[in-house]
Amino acid sequence: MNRTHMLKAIIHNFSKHKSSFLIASLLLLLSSFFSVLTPYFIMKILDESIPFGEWSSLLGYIALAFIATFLNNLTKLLSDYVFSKLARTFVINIRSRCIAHLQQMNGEYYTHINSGDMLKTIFEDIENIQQTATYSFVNFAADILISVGMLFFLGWLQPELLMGLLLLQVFVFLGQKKFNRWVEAQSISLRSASGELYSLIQEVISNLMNFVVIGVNSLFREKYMKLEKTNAKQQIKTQLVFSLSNGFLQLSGMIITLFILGYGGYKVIEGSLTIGGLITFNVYSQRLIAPIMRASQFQTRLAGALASWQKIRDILEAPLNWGESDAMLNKCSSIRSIDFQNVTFQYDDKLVLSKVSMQFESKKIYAIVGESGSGKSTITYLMLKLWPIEKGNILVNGTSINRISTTDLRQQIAVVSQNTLLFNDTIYNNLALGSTTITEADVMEVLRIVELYEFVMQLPQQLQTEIGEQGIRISGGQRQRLSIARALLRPASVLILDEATSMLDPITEEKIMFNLNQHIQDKIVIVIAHRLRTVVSSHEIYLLHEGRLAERGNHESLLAGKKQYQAMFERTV
Ligand SMILES: Nc1ncnc2c1ncn2[C@@H]1O[C@H](COP(=O)(O)OP(=O)(O)OP(=O)(O)O)[C@@H](O)[C@H]1O
Repeated sequence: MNRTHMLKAIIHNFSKHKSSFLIASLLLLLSSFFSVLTPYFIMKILDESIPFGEWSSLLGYIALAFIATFLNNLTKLLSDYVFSKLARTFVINIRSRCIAHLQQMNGEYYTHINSGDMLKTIFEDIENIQQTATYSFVNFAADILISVGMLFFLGWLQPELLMGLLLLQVFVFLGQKKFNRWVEAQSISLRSASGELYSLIQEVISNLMNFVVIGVNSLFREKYMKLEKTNAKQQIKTQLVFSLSNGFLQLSGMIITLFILGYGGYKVIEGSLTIGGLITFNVYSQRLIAPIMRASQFQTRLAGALASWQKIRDILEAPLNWGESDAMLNKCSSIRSIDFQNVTFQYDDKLVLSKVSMQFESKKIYAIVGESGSGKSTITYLMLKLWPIEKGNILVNGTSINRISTTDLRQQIAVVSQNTLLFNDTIYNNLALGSTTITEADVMEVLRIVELYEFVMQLPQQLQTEIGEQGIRISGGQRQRLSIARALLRPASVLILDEATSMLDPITEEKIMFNLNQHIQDKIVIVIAHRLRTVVSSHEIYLLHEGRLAERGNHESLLAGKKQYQAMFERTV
C-alpha cells in the first residue's frame, strides 16, 4: 500500500518532466546495451581472428569494441546529466511542499515536533527518495532487460553451464533476501537513534553561549553521552550487518566464478565450448551477477526509500489546521477587525480562557494586561489559528476565523514575541528578509521608529553589520528593537507586541510607544505587557485575570475605577 502510494507520488512528481525522464531512461538503456557489446567482440577476436591470423577482422573487432565502449560512456554521461537535473527538481519540489505544509500546522503540532528528526527528513530522506526515484528505478529496468538478453546469449553459448549458474544464483538471491530484511530493520533503528542525537546537538549548537552562561553543560553531557552510546551501538550493528551482507555477496560471487571455470573448463576440454566462449561466458556471467545483485539490493534501497517516504508522508499528510486545506477557505488580504465572542479555550485539560469577549479595530492601539499565566499570549495564538477554540467564536472582518485561510491570516498578523528570532546575517538582511520591494529608505524609517537609527549609523558597516547567530553580537534590547522594526516592515495589518519591549529602559520604551502611535496607519496594534507604563496611551486596555476578562477601558477610566488595574499600576510604576 505504502509502496503503491510512493510510486504514485513519484510518478506524479515526474509527470511534468515526462520527456526529460524518457530521454534519460532511453540514454541509460542504450548505455547498458553498449556496455554488453564489448565482451562479444572480444570473443570474436579470440575465436575467429587470432587463431586464423585474420588481421583485418582483428582490427575491425577492435574498432567495434572501441566504438561500443565510447558510446557506452557518452550515453551514460548524457543520462547522468539529465537525471541529475530531474533529481534537483524533485528535491526542490518535495522540500518546498513540506515547508509550505509545515507553515500551516497548529500549535499542538509545533509544540510536539522533534526538530532534529524533521531536519533529517527534509534533507536526507528527500535525497534518499530522489536517488531511488531517478537512478534506481531506471537502472533496475535496464538491469532486467540486459539480464534477459544475456541469458539468451549464455544459453546459446553453453546451456548446461547456464543451468548450473542459475541454480547457484537462486541460492544467492534467497540468501540476499534474508540479509535485506535484516539491513532494513537495522536501518530503521539507526534512523531513530541518530534522529534523537541530531536533535540534541542541534539544540546545543544553536544555543552554545546560553549553555555556557546558564551552566547546564554537565546536564547536557550526560544526556548527550547516553544518546551517543545508543547511536554508536546502532551504527556498529548496522555496519556489521552491511559487512556481513557484502561478505556473503563476495563469497557467492567467488563460488560462482570457480564453478564456471571448473565446469566450463571441463566443457572446453570435452570440446563443446571454445576458450573464447568460456572467457566470454565468465565475463557475461559476472555482468549477469551484477544486475541480479543490484536487483536484490534494489529491494534494500526500496525498503530504505519506503522508510524515508513514510517520514515525508508524516509531514505532508499531517492533518492541517482544522483539517481543511487553505484552498477551501476564504482569502484575506487585510484585517480590519477581530472580534472575540465569548471565547473559551483550554490546553489539554487546563482551562485558560473563559468566555472572553474583546474587539480590535484598525487604526487603534490595544493593550492586554494581566498577571503571568493569565492567558495573554494565548489570545495571540488563537488569532493565528494555532489552536482551535472550545466555545464561542472569533470573527475576522465579520467572518468566522475557521473559514479564513491560515496562510493569509498568518501573513496579516505580525507578532513580535518575547523570544526574538534573528538570523546570522546583516542588519539589513534581518530586516528585509529577502524582500525585493523593501528599500533602504523604508529600513531607515523603521529604525527611527524603534530608536535604533543612531546606533546603526555609528557602526562601521552600518546596515551591513553582521549580528551573529540569533543576534548574539547585539544587546537584548537591541535585538527586541530589530524584531519590532522587522515586524513594522511586513505588509501585515495587525501588529502584536508580546512583551516585545521588556528589555528596554523605560525612557526608550516610552519613546518607541510614542513613535508607534504616530505610525500605526491602518494597522490594529496590540501590546501585551507587564509594565503598565507601556500601555497608558492605548485606546483600549483589556485586563485578564485567571482567564476571564476582568476589566476593560482606557487608562484613565480604569484608574478611576480603582479596581485591579489601578492596584497593578501602582505596583508596577
Ligand atoms: N502549549 C501549551 N500547552 C499547555 N499549556 C500551555 C501551553 N502554552 C501555555 N500554556 C499554559 O496556559 C496558561 C496561559 O499561558 P499564556 O502564555 O497565554 O500566559 P501569559 O499571560 O501570556 O503569561 P506570561 O505573561 O507569563 O507570558 C499558562 O498557565 C501556561 O502554562
